[in-house]
Amino acid sequence: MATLKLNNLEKSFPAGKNRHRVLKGIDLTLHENEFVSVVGTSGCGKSTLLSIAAGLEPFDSGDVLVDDQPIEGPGLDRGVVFQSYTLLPWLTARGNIEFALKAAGVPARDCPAIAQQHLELVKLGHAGDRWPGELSGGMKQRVAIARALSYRPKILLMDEPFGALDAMTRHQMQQLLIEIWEKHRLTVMFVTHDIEEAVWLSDRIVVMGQGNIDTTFPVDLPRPRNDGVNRTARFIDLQHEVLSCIQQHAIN
Ligand SMILES: Nc1ncnc2c1ncn2[C@@H]1O[C@H](COP(=O)(O)OP(=O)(O)OP(=O)(O)O)[C@@H](O)[C@H]1O
Repeated sequence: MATLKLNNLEKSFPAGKNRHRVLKGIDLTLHENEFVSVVGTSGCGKSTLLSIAAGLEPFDSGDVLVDDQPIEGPGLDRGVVFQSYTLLPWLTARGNIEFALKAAGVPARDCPAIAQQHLELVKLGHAGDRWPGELSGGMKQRVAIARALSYRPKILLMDEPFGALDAMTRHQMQQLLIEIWEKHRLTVMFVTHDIEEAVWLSDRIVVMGQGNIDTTFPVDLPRPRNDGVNRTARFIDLQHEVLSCIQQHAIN
């Protein structure tokens, strides 16, 4: 288990002769085994924040700390899953996972067994020899999750991972993610546009304004969250509270 701390994080991009300040002193701590969703209007800086936490994007000032140690680029302590399927098309499902494991320095002889174990974790133990082109969107995303988890990161960073999936597949993927999160005691940062998904999955929901954190909503719903929980008054109230907070920024 690990904590992820973002302290006074500043990020700007060049914009003509000036700079566009995209993150304005973000302070956010994800505690061990906490599931935190980040929501907000389009362009508010969610993906930039996640990419910085992943070590994929440089930042201007502030700190990004995993277990109080500053990060130096991408690391094996953090797994990343994006919306678009990032599988290498010339490798099978198993080959994609083995590729990541080898890149992480895992001895080649250990890779097939670890890959198979993680394919089974995402319920694709039977599909390891299939090529990405032969997999459905949900299956591709399950391989991407298996790959991100294969080198045993303590933190999982997910940027709209289910955004391209149909409603039924999306729901199945949410269930699977929660199962994995509970089993592996991961700390999760989850960027989404889907407020119901955020309430369903999270311990906390962080609503971003333009480059800042507006409000944090603790999700005080009991776990495990069964199918009926999304019809409870508290679930529906939370959805409305988060939505109206986001909408303030869409209007202003
Ligand atoms: N490489 C870049 N160069 C310049 N500007 C960028 C770059 N990446 C992002 N931006 C700008 O930074 C701002 C935040 O972008 P970001 O993708 O983080 O927002 P977001 O909240 O994830 O949006 P969405 O919900 O639409 O994915 C936007 O104004 C965007 O145009």
